[in-house]
Amino acid sequence: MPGNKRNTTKKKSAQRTNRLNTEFQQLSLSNVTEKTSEDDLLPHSNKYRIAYSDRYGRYLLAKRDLSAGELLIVEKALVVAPCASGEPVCLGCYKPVTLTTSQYRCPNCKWPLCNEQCVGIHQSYGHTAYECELLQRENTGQRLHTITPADKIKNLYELIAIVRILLMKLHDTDQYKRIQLMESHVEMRKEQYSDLWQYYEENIVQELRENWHLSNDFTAEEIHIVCGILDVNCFEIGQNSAKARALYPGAFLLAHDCCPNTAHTDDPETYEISLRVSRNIKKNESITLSYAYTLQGTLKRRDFIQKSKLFWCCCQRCTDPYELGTDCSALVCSFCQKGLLRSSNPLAQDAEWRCDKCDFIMNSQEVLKLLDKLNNVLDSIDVHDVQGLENFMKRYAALLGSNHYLLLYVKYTLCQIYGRIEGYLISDMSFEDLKLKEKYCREFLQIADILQPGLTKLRGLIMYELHAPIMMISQCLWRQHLITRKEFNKRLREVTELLKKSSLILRMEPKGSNDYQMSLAAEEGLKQLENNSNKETKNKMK
Ligand SMILES: C[S@@+](CC[C@H](N)C(=O)[O-])C[C@H]1O[C@@H](n2cnc3c(N)ncnc32)[C@H](O)[C@@H]1O
Repeated sequence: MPGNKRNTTKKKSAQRTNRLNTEFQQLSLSNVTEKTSEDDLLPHSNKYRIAYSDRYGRYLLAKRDLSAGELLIVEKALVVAPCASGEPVCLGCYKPVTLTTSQYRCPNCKWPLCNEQCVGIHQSYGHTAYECELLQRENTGQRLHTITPADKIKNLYELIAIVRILLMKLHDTDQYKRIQLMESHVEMRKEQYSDLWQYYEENIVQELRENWHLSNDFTAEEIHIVCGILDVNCFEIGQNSAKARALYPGAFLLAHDCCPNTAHTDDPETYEISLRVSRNIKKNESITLSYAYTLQGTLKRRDFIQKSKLFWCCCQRCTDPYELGTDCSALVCSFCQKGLLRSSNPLAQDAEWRCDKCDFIMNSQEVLKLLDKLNNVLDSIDVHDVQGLENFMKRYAALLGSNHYLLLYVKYTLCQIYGRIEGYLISDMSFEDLKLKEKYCREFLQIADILQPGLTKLRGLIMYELHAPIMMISQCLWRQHLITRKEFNKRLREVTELLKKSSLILRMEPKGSNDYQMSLAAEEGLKQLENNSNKETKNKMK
């Protein structure tokens, strides 16, 4: 694949950024002082310790070498609540609901719930009696069903997490105190982010203190702090169509990196988080996770991190215009149509983008405009619309580098639906379509190997997807005597390897999740392969 072949200049660039990054890490490590008692936040561990640097604040450092797959943290949530995106969900279990009259609603507060048997009713991680009483008192359930603009509905859902934490101040002070140990960046928000501050002041603080009559219980500052804590520390969680956000007592301490060394998953029933080492970590290396979607380009990723977590990421990937060799932000030069455009300085959001073959330059605003436009086009395509997704690939290949993150997203989506939806079931797929699924899976896996290396769910899922077309294609070629026995066996060995790795990775996902189910399917596939091979040996011996 052209985009993945790194020429010497790119290699030099990667080496340069590697060196810079090591120097940066040494610098920040030399600043380390112990500030917080570990016992306040996390139980004692022989795997990590809490360190402090001026740059990261508190963060976790490896106490010893850690191996991929090691479990680091398993803990219960301090609070679980609907996401700030405002999509209507059940207040008990976070599965999608509608705001139509046929939707089941809580008989008291009238907020939609999935049904009267929802497991989250009267649970600390769901719809509690205290919350129900407050929502009922303020008649918010009725309002939710009568207000029209989508942003007002969003505001009401956004308030739930904030209200749940504030109610802890009155009913669960220990839990409230633990949450108060988290960073809110409240001063920075007030002084340097006036738009953000104003948004919360009008939509949350005034709403709760004036319209919800909570001014005697909570000061404006207390509410702003809770808003900040949620923005900075919450995890987006949810399995099997549920979507929620949650705060965890220790996991929030991990520093961010756009190519992290841990992976995490949440239990669909208990919302417990499990954080594992995804690739080997050296003693004294910082333990990191990604606060942003890793399959996004640097310009957008850094912008997201800065707006939500209030810092500019300067990790190795952000520093490198080639994004660790993936080149997943590069655009095709619209002038010479031969070269690729990349940021001349990825750590400066407004740096120009330059072509590597001609003098063409694009300013970063134009790049952002183009990315937003294409993103909107992509958003308008249904994720099951094979034709629509394929057309997007064809249409925008002239603008986007072959590994561009928007194309990667399309490839990933296609890999998942080829073989699964009507008209594209694996047994009905044409040889060409099977080849295409194999190609996209391989291309995607090459990038995932760099951006989410090691034991990560993304790799596990795509390896599972990849095994099927290789198997089908090999059988077809073998039946038609187009490949030798040796070649067929080689391909079977690859299929076996893929299934083994995929099952190893996905077995770490919580039981009851779709991903765990896939690990079982991978194991089943392995058994079948073994049975077939045993049968063949027996036949040969006859
Ligand atoms: C979820 S908190 C992590 C814990 C936090 N350091 C503390 O002391 O509470 C996220 C905050 O940590 C800091 N941080 C985390 N990763 C960072 C990074 N890679 N570069 C700079 N600051 C980082 C930022 O202040 C960010 O808003």
